[in-house]
Amino acid sequence: MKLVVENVSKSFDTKEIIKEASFSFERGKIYGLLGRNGAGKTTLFNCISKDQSIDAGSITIEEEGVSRVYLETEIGLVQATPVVPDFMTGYEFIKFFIDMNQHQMKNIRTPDSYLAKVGIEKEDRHRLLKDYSHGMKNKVQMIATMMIQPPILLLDEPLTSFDVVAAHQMKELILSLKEDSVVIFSTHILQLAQDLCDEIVLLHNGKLTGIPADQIHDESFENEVIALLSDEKEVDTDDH
Ligand SMILES: Nc1ncnc2c1ncn2[C@@H]1O[C@H](COP(=O)(O)OP(=O)(O)OP(=O)(O)O)[C@@H](O)[C@H]1O
Repeated sequence: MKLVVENVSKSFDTKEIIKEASFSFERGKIYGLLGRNGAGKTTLFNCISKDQSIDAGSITIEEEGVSRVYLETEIGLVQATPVVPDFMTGYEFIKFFIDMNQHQMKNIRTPDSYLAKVGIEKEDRHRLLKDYSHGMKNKVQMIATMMIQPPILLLDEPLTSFDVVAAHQMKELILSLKEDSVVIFSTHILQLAQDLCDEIVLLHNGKLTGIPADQIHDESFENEVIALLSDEKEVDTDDH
């Protein structure tokens, strides 16, 4: 199974953010999406999740050579800023999420078991989400998305708010899901991308470009990425 982005363009007003970008993301691999601030990573995720429409091109799932449109429920998007209902407790939210999505879940477990998996302590599980820390809200959002095991999992800057132990647990969780899913996460942390990814994809000047897997662990990798993402047009011309 592949997620195929083909000649996708997306503008806001007159500003073209994504310009005829194409890339095929395969199941069983974790992709790290790197790009400069404002490059369009979140926009691309919103287009894949159908939260935003695309102006041109297509995004499809390809199975055994046959392309098809997909449902929004096939995409799990974990946003960089957690979006959880303030008026529910962590326990109530996870229970609600299970009730809503049980038809597409395998091996359903108890809310306590899911919350324990991301390190939400027993004494916190029945507190309102509005009183959770940013990292705790992120954990709840992450497990709510992951427990459905969507075939396409999009993680927008995950792990940045997690403590070292939680980040380690989340990495393990992401790795455990890759066999059955296409996993794409955006990050500015090169080390994280190198640790976790099978492939790195750059979003630069509106285009998607893959960096071959065998180059990710080269000593020169960081300098290569910096060079690729640096815009030579930005050379200071004040002297003229
Ligand atoms: N709803 C919107 N309306 C207008 N412009 C938008 C909208 N959403 C995003 N943009 C613009 O699109 C560009 C890409 O934004 P986006 O958030 O996708 O970048 P990003 O690569 O995720 O950035 P960062 O790494 O800083 O989080 C930016 O110039 C942003 O201002």
